Amino acid sequence: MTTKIGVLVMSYGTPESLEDVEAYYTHIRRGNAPSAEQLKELKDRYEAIVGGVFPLRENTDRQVASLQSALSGDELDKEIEYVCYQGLKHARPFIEDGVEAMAKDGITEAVGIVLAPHYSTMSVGTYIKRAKEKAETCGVNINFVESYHLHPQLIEVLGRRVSAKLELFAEAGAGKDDIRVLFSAHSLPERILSIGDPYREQLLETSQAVADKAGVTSWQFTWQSAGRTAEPWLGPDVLDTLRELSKEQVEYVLVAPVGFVSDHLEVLYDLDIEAQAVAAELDMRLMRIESLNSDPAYMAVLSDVVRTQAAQMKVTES
Ligand SMILES: CC1=C(CCC(=O)O)c2cc3nc(cc4[nH]c(cc5[nH]c(cc1n2)c(C)c5CCC(=O)O)c(CCC(=O)O)c4C)C(CCC(=O)O)=C3C
Ligand SMILES: [Fe+2]
Repeated sequence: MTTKIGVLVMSYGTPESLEDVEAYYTHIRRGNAPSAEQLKELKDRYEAIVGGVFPLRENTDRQVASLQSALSGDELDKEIEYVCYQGLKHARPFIEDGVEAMAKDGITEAVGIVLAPHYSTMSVGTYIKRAKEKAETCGVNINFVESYHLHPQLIEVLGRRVSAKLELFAEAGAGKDDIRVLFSAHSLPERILSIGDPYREQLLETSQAVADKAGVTSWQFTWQSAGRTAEPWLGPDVLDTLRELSKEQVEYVLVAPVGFVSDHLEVLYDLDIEAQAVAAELDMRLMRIESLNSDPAYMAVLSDVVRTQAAQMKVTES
């Protein structure tokens, strides 16, 4: 007898095409269309990183397919059949579409997980809220993985990626003390701190653990990709951090964007184009660690936390 468990794999979502950027941006802005100027600015950034398929779409598709394989591969787990569904925050298939597809397939028990390791009420919290609300109306019992920011295999794979780039710097002649490692993540409005949100703390915990794993002593945490709104966002921003480090005569900088798991705008544009340009201006060498994308080590992290979550549910055999 096998029990079917749905796995709602949630991610931010990206436009399907350049024409789709306006609708996507409007969705992010909760239905308020961007100004012509804002739209052009975002389109220009996408144009700089897109060669055909939008990278995040390709990466999310691959991650969901790879997680499906990872969850199907285990002979020991034959009494549970996991079926993955994609649910995106700001693009099709939306979170609600994923839940509906599960229900249509007759699934009544599900686990939800976000392709972002750190919990914030403003990020993962809103994915969960939407999935839960839809699941209630569809008769699907769904439980969520809220965060996995200290999973040993996650720390291990990120540590390896940091070490790999540090070796490249060493080959280029950098001494260990000449290199600064910058851990980074998407900024959020400062007000999250006053409501006891765990986001910042979890990011610092990941950073410390990865630094320890890679034997890095000279590191700091910095934010990136802050929204362009009137309210204050968490800082310092990575571009300001680079300028500060330049004043300290730091020549080699390795950015580890541990808040992200895929190549997308914040990595391919905000770091690889924008931050690289600032580093060049300051005559600094900037590298970043490679994104996890569908690395089997990351898939092992996801399948482990999904299985653990499923085991905690009272599953009724079908
Ligand atoms: C915490 C967080 C994550 C990480 C966790 C997670 O992954 O969930 C994340 C990821 C992403 N953010 C992305 C894209 C965008 N985010 C924007 C705007 C915003 N992000 C916010 C938060 C986050 N965002 C917030 C509070 C806003 C302000 C508007 C609002 O209050 O909601 C805007 C508008 C323009 C701009 O401000 O730049 C864009 C285009 C993409 C896709 C990139 C691609 O398509 O390649 C990804 C993976
Ligand atoms: Fe965002």
